[in-house]
This record gives sequence, C-alpha cells and structure tokens, in this order.
Amino acid sequence: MEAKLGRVVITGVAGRVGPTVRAALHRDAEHVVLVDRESVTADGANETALKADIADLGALARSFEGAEAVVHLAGLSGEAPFADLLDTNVQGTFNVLEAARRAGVRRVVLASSNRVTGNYPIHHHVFPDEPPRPDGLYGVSKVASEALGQMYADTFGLEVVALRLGSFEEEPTETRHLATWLSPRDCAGFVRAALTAPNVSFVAAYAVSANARRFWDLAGGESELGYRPVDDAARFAAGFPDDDPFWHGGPQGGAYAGPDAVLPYVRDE
Ligand SMILES: NC(=O)c1ccc[n+]([C@@H]2O[C@H](COP(=O)([O-])OP(=O)(O)OC[C@H]3O[C@@H](n4cnc5c(N)ncnc54)[C@H](O)[C@@H]3O)[C@@H](O)[C@H]2O)c1
Ligand SMILES: O=C(O)[C@H]1O[C@@H](O)[C@H](O)[C@@H](O)[C@@H]1O
Repeated sequence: MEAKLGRVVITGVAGRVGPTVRAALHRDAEHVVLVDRESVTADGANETALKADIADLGALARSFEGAEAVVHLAGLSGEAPFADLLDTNVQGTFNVLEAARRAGVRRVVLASSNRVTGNYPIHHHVFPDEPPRPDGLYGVSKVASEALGQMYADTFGLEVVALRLGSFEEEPTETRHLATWLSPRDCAGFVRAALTAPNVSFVAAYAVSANARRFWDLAGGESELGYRPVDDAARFAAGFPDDDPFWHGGPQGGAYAGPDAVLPYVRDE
C-alpha cells in the first residue's frame, strides 16, 4: 500500500507529459497545484490552477507554499537557440529549486532527458553515473539542470530526483522508439516512485519502459527508486523494419544528434 502524498505542485502541466502525471497524482496526492504559463482549469476540490512563468521566482515560491514536493516539467522540450534554453531550462530550473528551498519543499523531481547522454553510440549500454555526452544544446541545458539539482541536494539538503525521460508516446511511432519508448503507464510509475522513494539525496535515473532493445540501465533506478517498468516496445516491433539504418550504428539520439540538428540553432545566435 503506497503512502498518500500531501500537496504536490506540477510545473508545465499543460504540455504532453503533464496530463499523465496529473492523472497519477489525482489519485495519489491530497492536493495538486497545477502551474503553467498557459491557462489550465482545475478539476474538482483537490486541484488548484495557477498561471505562472518559471522566470518569476516570487510567483513560484508563492505557488509552492505548503507543498511537500514539486514535479518540474516546464521548459523547452527540444532543440532551440541556446539563449532560450539557458533562460527557460537552466535559469528556470534554478528558480524552481530556489523557490522550493525558500518554501520548505522537501523533494523536487526534475524532468531531465535521455538526451544528456544521446551522443553515446547505440551499442553502448549507459549507466546513469557515466559522464554526460549531450546530443545537442537542449541536452546541455538538461545536464546543467541536473547539476543544479545535485548542488541543491548537497548544499541545502533538498531531495532531488532527475528522471531522464525516454520518448514519451502513447505507442512507438518510429524505429528508435523500440529502444527509447516511455509508456504513459511507466511514466506515471517512475514519477510516483521518484516522489515516494525513501532515503533520497540526489538520484539520476533513466525513465524508460522495459524495452528489450533499450540503451539505458534500469538497475540503478530500480534499486534507488524501487520502480521496475512493465511495458516493452518489442510488442510493436513488427511495425518497423529490422534492417532500419538506425540499428547499423550512430548516436542514441538518432536524428536529434549531429551537426545538422544543432547548427540551425548555433547560427541563430
Ligand atoms: N516528451 C518527452 O518525450 C520528453 C522526454 C524527455 C524529457 N522531457 C522533458 O519533460 C518535460 C515535459 O515534456 P513535454 O513533452 O510535456 O513538454 P511540452 O513542450 O509538451 O510542455 C512543456 C510545458 O511547459 C510549459 N512552459 C514552457 N515554458 C514555460 C515557462 N517559462 N513558464 C511556465 N511554463 C512553461 C509549456 O506551456 C508547456 O505546457 C520537459 O522538461 C521536457 O524537456 C520530455
Ligand atoms: O529522446 C526523445 O525521443 C525525446 O527526448 C526528449 O527530451 C524530448 O523532449 C522529446 O521531444 C523527444 O522525443
């Protein structure tokens, strides 16, 4: 029987991942505070909706009052000009952690990304404590946000879990997803575990389904967070060609990695 959570804040709840986390917490938390810069409507007495930008530290600190945990999803979720990534993903994550510290929040779950290690080749099985090899500027911003989380844990005793999400999709839609898919059910399971696992200081763990072809180690996440994913993209393998060039080699980030993916944003600067 899992412990019921108290008041939990979700930032970036209006995006793709947000509704799955919201639905999980609707059941598991006493009260859920929905934060986004877009308008969100609260559903029932155990939700509060607050429109706020993560650039606004004061607004964040007010929205975190009385919360025991924050699930931080808000941010730019793909490659973008570096200045924008610094503002939203790095400064924004700093604001969330600092607002959490000021408001006395116990735990923060950061939505990091598999793309912090997206430049490891597909035949390399990556453990969460290996050096980062980000596949682009977005991945760099997530490395920095994980580092902020580690610093807030070490320096201020905030409990921080950085979940390196795989490819969150209802179902795999491309070959790479046979390795990287994160099903909604497993996403909810990882977030619930990240919120409730005991003895956490700082944990970085891959949040990926139990895909037979996955690139990332699950044992660390299982021992530190206590969640073993249940879905496997292999169920959908018949829909994708076995001889797809993706499996011949190259970076785990696939089309997200390499100069063609990054150069447009470098040139924007
Ligand atoms: N979807 C995936 O497969 C995936 C994989 C790895 C990591 N992630 C990470 O998980 C998080 C959620 O991903 P998603 O796919 O739902 O992203 P998304 O782009 O669909 O949603 C992001 C949300 O953040 C909000 N937001 C953006 N900037 C904001 C700001 N300055 N202030 C307040 N709100 C702001 C947006 O309004 C939006 O609702 C992101 O941090 C992303 O980097 C997602
Ligand atoms: O690796 C992936 O597939 C995913 O990585 C995440 O960080 C991105 O937010 C998402 O858009 C990608 O689809």
